[in-house]
Amino acid sequence: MKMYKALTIAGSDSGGGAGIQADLKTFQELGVFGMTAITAITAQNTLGVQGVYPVPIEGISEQIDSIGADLTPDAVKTGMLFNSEIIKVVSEKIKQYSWTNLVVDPVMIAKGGAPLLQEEAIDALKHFLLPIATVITPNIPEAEVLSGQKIQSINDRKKAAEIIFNLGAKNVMIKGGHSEGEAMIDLLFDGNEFFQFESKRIVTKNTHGTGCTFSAAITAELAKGKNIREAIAIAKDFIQAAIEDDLMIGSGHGPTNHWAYRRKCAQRK
Ligand SMILES: Nc1ncnc2c1ncn2[C@@H]1O[C@H](COP(=O)(O)OP(=O)(O)O)[C@@H](O)[C@H]1O
Ligand SMILES: Cc1ncc(COP(=O)(O)O)c(N)n1
Repeated sequence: MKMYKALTIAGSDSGGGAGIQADLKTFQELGVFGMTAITAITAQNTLGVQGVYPVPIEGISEQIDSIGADLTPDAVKTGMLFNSEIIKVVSEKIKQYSWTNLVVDPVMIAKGGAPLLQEEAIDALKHFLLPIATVITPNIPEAEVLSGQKIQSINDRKKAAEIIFNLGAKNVMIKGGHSEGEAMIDLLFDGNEFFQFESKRIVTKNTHGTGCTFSAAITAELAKGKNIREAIAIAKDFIQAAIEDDLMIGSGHGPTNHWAYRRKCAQRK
């Protein structure tokens, strides 16, 4: 049996809802073998982030080298990268191993407001990581930072997507979680056309790790050989199920339910 492999280079969330933990659960549910290079350890739960401990730079490059020496991934995603030094080493290593299918989730701020990327790192993100990204998946505030544009309407999102595309990412997916209205629209720009992925907005406070889960699902599907539009369509279906069928864990912003998609697929049969 051919086993596809995906690597996540991201931060650890002790609460299990976001970061590396969300990525691995998503890879597993989508039938892809998950591997990790941890960039930072966070002490975190559904109430917020209590501490951030970046992994020493040698420890990050060595984790990536261990994978590069033995286990070539079919797709790679980046999540929390915390500072410019980490961004530089991660992009150098991805280039060194010529890994393709790179999903960049430009994680900047946790739902509770804690910074997961230092401000000094924004330039490094634009300069080193965007040019090698197959797709970048900012939420609206992240797209505002990357494009320098205020985003209110879908047209504003389109303009921001064009600006971010011109920074070098092959595809730009601006997510709609931070917008308003009944429809939840995620917007993709591939350099030629815009595509909208639409679902019904679910009213819930349990959205911890939605961005991580969504980008991990895109990564898993790219690893299996899907094209970007197919991968996003499945990821959207996956995250919708995971938010809809929530778990009610913790007393703050609870995690999504990574098992829900499996159940949704079984019910469709
Ligand atoms: N309340 C919601 N109902 C349905 N889908 C949602 C909801 N909130 C977020 N999503 C979906 O979750 C994914 C992550 O979006 P978003 O919350 O914007 O990212 P982030 O976690 O990076 O802030 C997107 O596909 C978005 O459409
Ligand atoms: C370690 C880590 N990485 C990323 C996020 C962002 O989570 P979200 O997917 O809710 O934006 C997080 N809270 N913690």
